[in-house]
Amino acid sequence: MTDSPAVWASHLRKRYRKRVAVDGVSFTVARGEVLGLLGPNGAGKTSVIKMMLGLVRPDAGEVMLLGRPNTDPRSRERVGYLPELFRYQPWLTADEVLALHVRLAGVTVSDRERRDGLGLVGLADRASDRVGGFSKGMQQRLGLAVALVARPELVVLDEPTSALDPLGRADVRDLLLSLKQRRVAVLLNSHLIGEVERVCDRVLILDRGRVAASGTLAELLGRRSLRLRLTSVNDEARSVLGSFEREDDLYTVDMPDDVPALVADLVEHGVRVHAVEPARATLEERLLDILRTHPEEHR
Ligand SMILES: Nc1ncnc2c1ncn2[C@@H]1O[C@H](COP(=O)(O)OP(=O)(O)OP(=O)(O)O)[C@@H](O)[C@H]1O
Repeated sequence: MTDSPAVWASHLRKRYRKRVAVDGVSFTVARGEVLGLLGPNGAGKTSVIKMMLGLVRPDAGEVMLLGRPNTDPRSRERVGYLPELFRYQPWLTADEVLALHVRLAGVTVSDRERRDGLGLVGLADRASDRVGGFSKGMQQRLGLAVALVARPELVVLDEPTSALDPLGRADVRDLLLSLKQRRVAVLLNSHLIGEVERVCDRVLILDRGRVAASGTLAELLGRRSLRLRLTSVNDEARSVLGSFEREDDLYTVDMPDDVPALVADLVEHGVRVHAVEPARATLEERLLDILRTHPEEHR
């Protein structure tokens, strides 16, 4: 069963009254893979997550979690979940909240592991404080500890950093990378595109309930290119550059195998090289492009 993908979701569909929220969404998350879920408000991301976890019944479609149908309660034993909207019992301490979730998960987790779990999210010194007095960001950190405490093989995080400060966000990025190293699969729903770009292996973009695009970052962002600021460019130098796009003294070429060799060649031909930098569309540019310009083409 450890060979089966962490998530296999096929043709999920959900309608709320007349509104189709999710319309034929299929995807997989491999073991040890971080999949980013992106899309505008109301695209259906949370609905997909809830159907996946059996919290909302789909009108159509199937989901396998860690090799078992998600209708089998055992499929969820090794799944950690941080919901988008969460509220813990304000009268419990952080450690009591963790202990409660360990009990609900039916696993054995030592006191030491629970303490380490709180340490991992920066709450080591707040273990015996009541959650009612926690800030939003601290509650979100606790939510992450809850999602991770039962040693899950799949972690589903719905907007895990919306309330976190920049340092907290960086911590979560490190946390995600360490999960990946331990072959834990992660599904990350986040509006923070930079965050998705930094940690995700693959991205699934939803728009109006459908998959607008999906793939690895390399597939979505295309080839890398090189931007050079050049003056005194003669015909010979132009043939050294090969095919290029030009805007004033800014030349863009496909990324060559050997950048120093290209620069040396240009200099040899009398070109003055003022700046050289790699360039590639950011995920944000690509996302906006997909959602704005060609909404139908990618379906
Ligand atoms: N319980 C519900 N009852 C009625 N409509 C719902 C319900 N849950 C979601 N919807 C509708 O389904 C659509 C998708 O909502 P969903 O919450 O899945 O989007 P989302 O991509 O997660 O959005 P956001 O980025 O704003 O969190 C929306 O039009 C929403 O109004």
